[in-house]
Amino acid sequence: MAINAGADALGLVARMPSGPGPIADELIASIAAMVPPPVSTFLLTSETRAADIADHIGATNPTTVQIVSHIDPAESLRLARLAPHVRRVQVIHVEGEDALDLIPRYSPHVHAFLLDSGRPGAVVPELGGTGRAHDWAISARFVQASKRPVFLAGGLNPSNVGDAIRQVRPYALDLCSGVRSDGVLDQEKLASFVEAVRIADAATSPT
Ligand SMILES: O=C(O)c1ccccc1N[C@@H]1O[C@H](COP(=O)(O)O)[C@@H](O)[C@H]1O
Repeated sequence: MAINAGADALGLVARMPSGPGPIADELIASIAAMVPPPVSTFLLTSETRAADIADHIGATNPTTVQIVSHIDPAESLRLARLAPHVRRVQVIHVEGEDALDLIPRYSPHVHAFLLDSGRPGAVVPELGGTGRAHDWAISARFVQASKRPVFLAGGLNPSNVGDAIRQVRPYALDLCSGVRSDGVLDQEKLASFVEAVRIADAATSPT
């Protein structure tokens, strides 16, 4: 459904401490194997050590790994050496201006950033899929400061995505809760979201 609606990538959520979307690694591997080549497959991993992330990649074979924890940048460097064939996207949970300090720590080792609204330090860590937006003013500053492409995520839905694009000007968008009903992907919400993105894109793209 997401590919038919025009998605460029599918997020495949592996085991997580919380959130609505985890599926088994075996299912992730079989989806990654059948997705047509123009569409990217993003493995969302909560692993934090390079060796464990590389094993997770090996078990599932995605085109891209989305690292949803703020891992030690030394592990980020190690992963770049262990898995140079896979695109690496580092998630930054925007809880305040400190998020900007993380740009130079990860930039040398990753292909892109993804800004989300988790609370990694919560008693039960939230690493995404929260349905909450964060402070887009900080995200806009992050986009301006980063030499790497920046995805925006966190509470995006058909009603707010136009404002998000206008304020933040991200490279791309990622979402989960905002296009689901009763936990399942909702075709109407998906179509409304894609249409809202198309309108905002047309209004903000240089002519
Ligand atoms: O969807 C999940 O269950 C999930 C769990 C843990 C980490 C990430 C998860 N999903 C990703 O979270 C963001 C934003 O989600 P939402 O739109 O705020 O619900 C998105 O990148 C999902 O792929």
